[in-house]
Amino acid sequence: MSVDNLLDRALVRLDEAASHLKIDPDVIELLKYPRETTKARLMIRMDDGSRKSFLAWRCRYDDTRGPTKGGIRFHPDANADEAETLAFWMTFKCAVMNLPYGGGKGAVQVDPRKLSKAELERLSRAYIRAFGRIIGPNRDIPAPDVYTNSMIMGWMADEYAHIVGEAVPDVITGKPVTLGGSLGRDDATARGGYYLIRHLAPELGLNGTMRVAVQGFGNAGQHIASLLAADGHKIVAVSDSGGAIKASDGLNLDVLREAKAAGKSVTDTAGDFGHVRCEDDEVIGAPCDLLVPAALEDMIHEKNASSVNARVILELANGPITSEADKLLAAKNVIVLPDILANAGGVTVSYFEWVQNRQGFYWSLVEIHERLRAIMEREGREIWNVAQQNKSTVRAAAYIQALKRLAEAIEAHGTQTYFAS
Ligand SMILES: NC(=O)c1ccc[n+]([C@@H]2O[C@H](COP(=O)([O-])OP(=O)(O)OC[C@H]3O[C@@H](n4cnc5c(N)ncnc54)[C@H](O)[C@@H]3O)[C@@H](O)[C@H]2O)c1
Repeated sequence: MSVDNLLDRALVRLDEAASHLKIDPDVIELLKYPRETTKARLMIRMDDGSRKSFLAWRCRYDDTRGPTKGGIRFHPDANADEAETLAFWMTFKCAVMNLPYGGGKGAVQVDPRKLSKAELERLSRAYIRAFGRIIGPNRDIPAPDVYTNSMIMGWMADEYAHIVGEAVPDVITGKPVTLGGSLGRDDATARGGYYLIRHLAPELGLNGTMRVAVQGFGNAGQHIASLLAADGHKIVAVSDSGGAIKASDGLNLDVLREAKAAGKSVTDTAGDFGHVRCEDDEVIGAPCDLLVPAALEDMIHEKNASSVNARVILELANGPITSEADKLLAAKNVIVLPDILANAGGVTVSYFEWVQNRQGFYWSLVEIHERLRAIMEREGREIWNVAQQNKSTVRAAAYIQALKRLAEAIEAHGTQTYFAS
């Protein structure tokens, strides 16, 4: 087994969870491999008249609990292994939240910042032409992920409608509100994590004003910083792909948001409001109560994990901590609220969007927030209790809880234990 393979490393968590449960070997055999991964080459015409092709994938990992669900990532380093791993995590995330979905994921190997708006639209529509037969409102439902947004989802839903000859808003979530998107989707991922932290604060020992460091200042990172700052907590360090910035008395979020809206890096604010440029890893090692990784995978690893100074880590990014780093953090008694729970607010509000599209009746923002809060608190509390009962990390507890639900669904179809008896 190659250790360089992201999916193999993710599967270690499955084996760990299985060791706490008595489940049929069929369950593990089914969950070890994605159901299907389709690869395509998207051909589009560039603005200068030339043709260019981009590699793209859609993975449906497991659909035992319902249609597969997962975002589409546009990134220059995207690859099949990453898409399959993200789809595996989605399978467990949907089970953690008890949503009636399996897990899927899509990706295009592209740097979208190098495309014009018209080229980006052509690429998004080409993705749906290539994968239109795989996705569907009862089969596989995409959503946004890194470097994709609501406008791209709107183009994709429109292309799908052209292919099937009718509007099918529930084929894709994260659409603009005016095209059937849900209120509250924009900050749903961060808001879910925020409700979780607020609910478990006494157990986590997070009392009073917190000092918070945020790695990645995109959708998830900016929203969590805003939600926590609104409650009086101090954001002391943030980073993006351009570098990192810190201020021990708290960063000025308005200035940071303005810089990002103008297409700049957070580092462009250095020199203003006490903002000081620092090394990327200083965000990981910032003296703080709460560290929020909200960028990409494997950002906290063997080499920087021991520098973590936070009491709690809220994983808004998918897979930001390697399993080696997990062990080092556990030894330091750092509590990690794992991605498949901490960032599940996004898929939960995506689920609300799908439900609203199907029923043709839309909820208010207050209703969305209330439903999200209730689910995050219920599932968060349950996983916290599983961790206490098993004397395990919260991550192990989340995997145990999800695997239990997946196993029940797989066993309901009959397994070796049933057929051989
Ligand atoms: N947006 C959602 O609804 C959602 C839901 C679940 C999980 N996530 C996960 O959250 C993470 C971030 O997603 P997003 O939607 O906020 O993406 P985004 O594209 O809006 O933001 C990503 C941010 O990470 C920064 N970044 C990239 N490389 C970096 C590096 N080396 N160091 C520091 N910062 C770096 C980018 O500059 C950007 O600010 C991803 O792991 C994604 O899978 C997002």
